[in-house]
Amino acid sequence: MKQARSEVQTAVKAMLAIAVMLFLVEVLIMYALRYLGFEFGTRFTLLNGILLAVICAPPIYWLVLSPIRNQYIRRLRGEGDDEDLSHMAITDPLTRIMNRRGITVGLLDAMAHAERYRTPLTVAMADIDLLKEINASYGRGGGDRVLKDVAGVLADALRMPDKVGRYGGEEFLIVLPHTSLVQGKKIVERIRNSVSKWDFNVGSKKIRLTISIGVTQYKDGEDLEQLMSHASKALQEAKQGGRNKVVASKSR
Ligand SMILES: Nc1nc2c(ncn2[C@@H]2O[C@H](COP(=O)(O)OP(=O)(O)OP(=O)(O)O)[C@@H](O)[C@H]2O)c(=O)[nH]1
Repeated sequence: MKQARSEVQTAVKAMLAIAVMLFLVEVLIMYALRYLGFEFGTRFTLLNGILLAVICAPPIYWLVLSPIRNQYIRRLRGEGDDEDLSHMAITDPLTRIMNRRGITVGLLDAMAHAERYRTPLTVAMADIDLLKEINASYGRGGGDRVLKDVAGVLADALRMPDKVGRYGGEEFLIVLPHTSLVQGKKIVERIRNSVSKWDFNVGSKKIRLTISIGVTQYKDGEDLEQLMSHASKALQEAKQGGRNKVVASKSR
């Protein structure tokens, strides 16, 4: 209660200060205009000025000052910093999706869940085809733009609780909980197909590109390294098979 009252007092004081400042600015403008030869009644103008200052002060306070003040208070209290930092620690700065650390934690969670509740889990490794050539043709900036947009297409194509993260330079890891290999293959095939039909902007040009995907299903008792190695092998097969392909790891 006491805190709410002091908040109201602060707001009223700030609004009064804004109103006074606005009024002073208006008076200055009025004298400047008069100096330039414009003529108007002083009393009428002063009344208008007060009215305008009183009307404008509350929105200026609520829209501009109050958010800045709240943010300042949050920073002072150290609130939000931890959240921001932990978010930054698991986010890839280029693509804004999870980085390797973030998606690995997500995958470990999904593995634990699958093992505990005996639900299927499918994992896919997607890799942009011939990114080196895109870099060579359009510069590293062009390659970066493509990476960012591919990440966007992948993220848009997935639904909760699926996850995607940038696992390496041009590699993306896709985690599909509650999904069998047969279902997972269909999902990643749909993703591969939509990437291949997407027009990617590079500078003023639009280009087409493809991705290759290796997909595998988690088996109880498997560790992260084993699971990732199956996904990587399947991806290598997709590359060797001519790229723009989905290859599922052989039944194990
Ligand atoms: N622009 C950009 N390029 C990257 C980034 N990370 C990795 N690369 C590039 O990705 C390319 C990967 O080259 P390769 O492994 O030969 O693969 P590729 O050219 O995509 O060919 P395949 O994977 O065999 O289809 C290299 O040229 C890297 O420099 C990045 O963050 N930005």
